[in-house]
Amino acid sequence: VAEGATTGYGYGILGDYKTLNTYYSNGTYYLYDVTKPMNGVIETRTAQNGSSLPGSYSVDSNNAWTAYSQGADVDAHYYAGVVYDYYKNTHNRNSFDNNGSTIRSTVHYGYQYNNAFWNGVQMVYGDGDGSVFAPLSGALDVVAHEITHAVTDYTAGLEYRNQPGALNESMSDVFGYFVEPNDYLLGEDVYTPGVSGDALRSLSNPEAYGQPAHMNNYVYTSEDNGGVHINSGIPNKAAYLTITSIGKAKAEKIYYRALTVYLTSTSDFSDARASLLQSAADLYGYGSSTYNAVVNAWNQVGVY
Ligand SMILES: Cc1cc(C(=O)NCC(F)(F)F)no1
Ligand SMILES: [Ca+2]
Ligand SMILES: [Zn+2]
Repeated sequence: VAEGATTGYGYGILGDYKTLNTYYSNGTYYLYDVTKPMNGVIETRTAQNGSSLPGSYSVDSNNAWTAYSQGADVDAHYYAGVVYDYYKNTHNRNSFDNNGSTIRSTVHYGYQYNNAFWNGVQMVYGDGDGSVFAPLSGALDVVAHEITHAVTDYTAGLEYRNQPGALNESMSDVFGYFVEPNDYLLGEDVYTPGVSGDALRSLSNPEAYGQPAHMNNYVYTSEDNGGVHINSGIPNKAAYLTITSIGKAKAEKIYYRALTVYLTSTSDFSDARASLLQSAADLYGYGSSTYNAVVNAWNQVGVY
């Protein structure tokens, strides 16, 4: 009859076994994780292929979340926990607002919806059409990308258009790497399930997916809020060059400090260079090898 925190298990969309922090109440198990510090809650819901949010809690009768249709729910819930832990353990940030706000995800949004987004309040994931995308919560870097949009909104507040918007997108891709550092690709686990080796974007080789990697090739367009998903290739390349020269541990400290201390809603690429240099100076010293590596990275992408 007890009510409270339980541990379940299930399979993600790729058939991978994972344990889950769930909640039991009155004969039903919920994807509701109460294990995080300072009452930070993680909850996962389903839109049941409709488009009304937040939808109803994902529930199960026996805490074994093993149905194919539950894979997206399992992954959204588990990966949100991984991203929570990353920000808390690496940057001592308690949820996206640093105040323990509930991380709410809704899966099975829309019909064969090939995207995922942060709507200002929560994460939303489509199931994909099975050709372009598998269910999008099945990629840890995608989940980290979306939750980082929330972090950005509560910190720098980068406007979602033109250069600030491309920086906003880049921060989400870069922290997607920091959370899932096994490759420089984004979305590879859910992008084109029938094709191996490809991805939505690449930090190391933005051009491979039609993105510029140098300011000379900045795309001036009115599409996609001024090409925010295209022009992110330029700061993404600078991040890749920085990471490969100073290492992940230093890079993530510099990026987190720039995002939370120096960047503002209208920061452009040049402001990003300055913010990262200031952060490198603060943490590792003006003129240090770390500082100079950041100078070189942004020089190589033509941003001064
Ligand atoms: C073009 C285009 C790219 C994206 C994108 O990045 N979506 C977030 C992700 F998590 F699904 F990747 N949306 O429109
Ligand atoms: Ca990846
Ligand atoms: Zn994004």
